[in-house]
Amino acid sequence: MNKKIGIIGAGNVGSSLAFTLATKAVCSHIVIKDIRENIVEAMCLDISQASNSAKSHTIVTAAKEAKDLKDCDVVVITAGVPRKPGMSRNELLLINANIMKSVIADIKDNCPNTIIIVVSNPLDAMVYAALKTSGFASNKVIGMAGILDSSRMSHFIYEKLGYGAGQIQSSVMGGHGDDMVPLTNYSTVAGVCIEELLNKKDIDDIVQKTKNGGLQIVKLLETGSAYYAPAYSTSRMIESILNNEKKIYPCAVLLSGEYGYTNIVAGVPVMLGINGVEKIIKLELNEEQKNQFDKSVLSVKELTDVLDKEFF
Ligand SMILES: NC(=O)C1=CN([C@@H]2O[C@H](COP(=O)(O)OP(=O)(O)OC[C@H]3O[C@@H](n4cnc5c(N)ncnc54)[C@H](O)[C@@H]3O)[C@@H](O)[C@H]2O)C=CC1
Ligand SMILES: O=C([O-])CC(=O)C(=O)O
Repeated sequence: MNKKIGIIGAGNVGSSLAFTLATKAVCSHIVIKDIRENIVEAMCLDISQASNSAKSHTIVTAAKEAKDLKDCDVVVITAGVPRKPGMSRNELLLINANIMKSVIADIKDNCPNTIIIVVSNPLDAMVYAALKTSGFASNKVIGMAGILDSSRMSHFIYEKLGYGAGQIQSSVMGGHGDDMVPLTNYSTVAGVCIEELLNKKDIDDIVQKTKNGGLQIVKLLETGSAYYAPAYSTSRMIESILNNEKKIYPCAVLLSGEYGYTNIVAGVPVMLGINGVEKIIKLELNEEQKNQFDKSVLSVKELTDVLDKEFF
């Protein structure tokens, strides 16, 4: 497909994403930008060679300067610091907001019509920072987290059941933090709700494991955070956008009245097509889920209030 993807930040997530997109031949050109120029050069060679091995037409090049981002259809921002054991994602707020500011300036100058996918943490606040500093329309700035959190939930459902791999559909809403809202009544195995297959204790355990999914990997890795599932989840968002698939995924977007909130970024199910976010889907939440969603939104708002006061 004759499309160009920019990836800013060639660390663990950025490189895994470039590898996935190139070997799946999702686009014709991937351009990668990072402040670590030698790393980017090595990565471009390595992934280009993998692309040839996969008989993919995707070419992968290093952005020597910001203008190499020109004509990108989608730019993914993974630039930023990951947390280490003992840290919460929120502690990355100001350091990553500063990185976001410089990256957005490059995007605005060189591909002002692109769609931005934000991956850097704390995710919802970084989407807000990208929106405010770019001035882009809200359909064009989208955060990746809900697909990842849902994939984690599916994995933990499989662990409990011991069957159904590949047939599990999970749904997680809210901010990408400790207060995220796994929706057990919207989670199914081959169409059967997990509430019919598992007892309450097992379901509560799945919910807790999902919320801690990122932390579990941070503790084991010791040097950074997860990257294969984050990269793969991002690739699915890109495919839906480039191919105009109109698939529905939970993504972090700016709300304008949906779910009762305005000027707040939170994870909700959205339809992704050639225009980015083409529709926000309204799910019926029960009282408890509404309360949990409100709490999660409040946690995001605490961070964006800091950005509003100290950053913009
Ligand atoms: N939304 C989500 O679900 C997830 C978010 N993350 C977040 O994504 C970010 C990246 O994670 P990793 O790739 O594991 O980190 P990493 O440390 O491996 O890579 C980050 C890269 O950003 C680069 N960078 C820093 N400042 C830059 C700038 N101004 N311009 C271009 N590149 C710059 C660094 O040189 C480094 O190569 C972190 O903030 C992490 O917390 C990670 C996993 C999941
Ligand atoms: O846990 C982290 O810091 C990285 C992340 O957001 C995730 O893997 O969910």
